[in-house]
Amino acid sequence: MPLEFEIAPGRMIGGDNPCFVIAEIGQNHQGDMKIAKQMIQVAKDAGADCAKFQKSELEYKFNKEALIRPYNTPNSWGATYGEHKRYLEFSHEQYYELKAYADSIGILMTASGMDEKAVDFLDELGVSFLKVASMDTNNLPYLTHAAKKGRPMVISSGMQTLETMRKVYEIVKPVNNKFCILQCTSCYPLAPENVHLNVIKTYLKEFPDIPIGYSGHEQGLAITLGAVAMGAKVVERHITLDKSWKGSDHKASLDPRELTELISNIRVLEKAMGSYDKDMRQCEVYMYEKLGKTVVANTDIPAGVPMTLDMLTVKVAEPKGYPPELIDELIGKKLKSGVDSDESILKDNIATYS
Ligand SMILES: CC(=O)N[C@H](C=O)[C@@H](O)[C@H](O)[C@H](O)COP(=O)(O)O
Ligand SMILES: C=C(OP(=O)(O)O)C(=O)O
Repeated sequence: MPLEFEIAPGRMIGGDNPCFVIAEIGQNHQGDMKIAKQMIQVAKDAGADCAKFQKSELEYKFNKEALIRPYNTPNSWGATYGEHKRYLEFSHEQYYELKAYADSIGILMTASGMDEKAVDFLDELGVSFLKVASMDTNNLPYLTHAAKKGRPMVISSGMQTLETMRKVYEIVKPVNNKFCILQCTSCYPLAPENVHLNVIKTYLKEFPDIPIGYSGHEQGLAITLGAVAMGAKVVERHITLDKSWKGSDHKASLDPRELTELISNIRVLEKAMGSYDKDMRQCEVYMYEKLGKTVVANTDIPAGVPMTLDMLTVKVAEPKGYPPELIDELIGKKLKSGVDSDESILKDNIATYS
């Protein structure tokens, strides 16, 4: 199976393709369409590949008791959790408007469909790929339902175990092979010791034929850049217009300047990843010529005398001569013509040098 696939028309992910960056607006729009559009623009301006929302059909995502439970926190937009979520939920018409806006400015837009009805709606809306949010990753009927839409899938893995992720892979793979898995820890904000970037290595080993990515809820840029250096091919971060705003996710979000910086640093990092082979690079030749060291005589060495290590030393020398990493091979060999102390040992002056 190929390690790459087309997540949106003309945009491949995985393999050597650039890391796909999802700017997660989530519910940081405060229920306000104007802010939501501004945030799509921020994602576009920063160079993100996609702006993302969270779509729920509340009666399908929550049971009645969950909707009427009191939600009395500084981040709540209603007395019950249902009222709070309803306040933050955009209607279908508003989603069409947001999608048209994203299309008009030239950025992909999608959402995590947080229940099967929401997935049906996103499919109708024509998003290019479906995001599976962490709390649906172990929702096996949902996974099959979403996979059957035939759209590429980005599946997050907060709150899950490796055993569950193996199951997810086995369920999705035969139905829809265009999917990737993101390492994620569902804490807001996420402390560094809870990130576990090494899970990316575990996933790369466990699931070698799909792209692996990272969905981060930490503060700052370093950890996400580390994830990219470890092989994350999709990265998702929350964004906000103001970290001090009311809402559960603002503090774990990037502001527009940070998002721009993250993406430009990802692009630098990608250039820097380079080859798996270690070799002297063309750009190092100048330095090698100037300061690369050479074997030189530590004493006068007459022709025909077998050399010992104490007759040799290593210096920056003119002319450049025998490479120091092969100094052991000179032991016991003879020179064709004698050299004075401090002179370079040249390869073609070694009697038995082949
Ligand atoms: C696990 C999950 O859904 N996580 C989402 C994505 O990261 C979050 O944005 C939540 O929707 C948000 O933290 C919920 O906050 P409240 O409960 O205040 O609406
Ligand atoms: C909860 C979400 O993301 P994650 O699981 O990656 O944190 C989401 O996409 O709505």
